[in-house]
Amino acid sequence: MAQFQDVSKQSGLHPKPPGLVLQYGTAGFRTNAKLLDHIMFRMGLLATLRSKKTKATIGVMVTASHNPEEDNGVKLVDPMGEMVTPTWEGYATQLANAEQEDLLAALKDIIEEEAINMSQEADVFVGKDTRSSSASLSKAVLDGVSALGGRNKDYGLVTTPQLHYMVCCQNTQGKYGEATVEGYYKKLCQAFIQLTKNASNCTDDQKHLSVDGANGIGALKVREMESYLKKELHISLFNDGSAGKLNHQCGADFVKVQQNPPTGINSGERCCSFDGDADRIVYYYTDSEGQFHLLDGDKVATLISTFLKELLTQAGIDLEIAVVQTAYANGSSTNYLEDTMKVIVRCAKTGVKHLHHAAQEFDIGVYFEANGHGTVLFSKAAEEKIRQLAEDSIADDERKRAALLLQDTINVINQTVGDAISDMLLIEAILAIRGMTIQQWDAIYKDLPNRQLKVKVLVHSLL
Ligand SMILES: CC(=O)N[C@H]1[C@@H](OP(=O)(O)O)O[C@H](CO)[C@@H](O)[C@@H]1O
Repeated sequence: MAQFQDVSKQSGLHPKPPGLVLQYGTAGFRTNAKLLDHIMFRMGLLATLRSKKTKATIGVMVTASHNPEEDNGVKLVDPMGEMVTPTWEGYATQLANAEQEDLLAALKDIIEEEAINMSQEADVFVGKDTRSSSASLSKAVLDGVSALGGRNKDYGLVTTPQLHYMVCCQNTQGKYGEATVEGYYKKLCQAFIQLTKNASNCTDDQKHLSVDGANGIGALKVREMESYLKKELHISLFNDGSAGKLNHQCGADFVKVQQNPPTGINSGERCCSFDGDADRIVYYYTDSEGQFHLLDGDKVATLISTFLKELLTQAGIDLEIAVVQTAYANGSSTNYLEDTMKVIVRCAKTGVKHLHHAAQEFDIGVYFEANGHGTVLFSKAAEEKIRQLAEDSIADDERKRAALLLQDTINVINQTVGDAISDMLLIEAILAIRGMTIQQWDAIYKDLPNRQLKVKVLVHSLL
């Protein structure tokens, strides 16, 4: 077949180093960028097959997230913007490790196994982070897509969550939003402005946030977004990529692991750090005695779930809300959520896909890993209930106001995957609405030395 001739020809331009074996890990392939050209080409092929199989647009993001600049990697995005399914992760590993002469056979195995109709059209969205290797590696993905006759849309430099968002918008025919970066900024920022409109006790000082962009794509995108915020949030951007190296002495992983502010940040009142592809966020501040305080994913989940629970009560809407954590969560956050907030808490395996699926089982699922990956999922039924009340002309003012705030919360959140930018906007809105300082947020519960962690990890590893 002509299609396979193209694959044979093109794959010769992206040869696999003989004997090299790589695994599709927690969030895709990841290693030194020099070893990834053939992987990218092959993931272009696989995404095209996945698109034919699902009859939907698939995403391919070239990034190694919080890893050093020299590394790179690839994440595959399924039709609703979620991570690709485990079966297809297996195919990704098979295809990645087939020796050059076995590539066509490996491809045909997948086609046969999944009964893929090769005459079906295919569409693949491609994005990349700011690494110097990302340009040629994303070109290799595009070569893979065209070798199997797929169409592509190259979004160029975008954050990982932005690419997930585009895929979801495309596959919901625009119902989730417009599949452009402008559409993304407009949707999120309009919801943020709506949310904070009535935050009367918010002073100008409280509107100020220092953002560490990890010298990566998140920094570029925050800059792009600023004009859409209409000065409702004043951002001082540090580590914007103009001087420092990606993820070096900065970014969410550095801050979390070192328990220190990143280089370059003037650790003002309220700071946050993104990681290299902007799908994680952590907050922090330094107190008057020079003591550093980290507010990680556990604290974020508590802030958001408390806010949502109160709004549900005010709105008089009966919806089940749960928080999904991993075994790395601080035990005191779990205790606070269960005992004080009376919120359901579930523990999932590390990796966004596991938390995401666990969160989908509830009307409202708030999921966060301690390292700062997370978002909120609303079921269709929950969204509908909230929408109905927000439009109900006989509801009293307080109930209606709560429903409207819930509706804006739905719009400010990127429900496809953890998103540093959208999480930041939601957190900033909650703090503004409550007139809450970062110190007050930090004091919601007190972190205890994480004595429960070892037990939880042990139990978890036995499951
Ligand atoms: C999308 C995804 O699954 N990301 C994973 C992955 O993070 P990255 O920021 O994508 O490198 O590795 C983390 C550590 O294992 C894990 O906590 C997280 O869930």
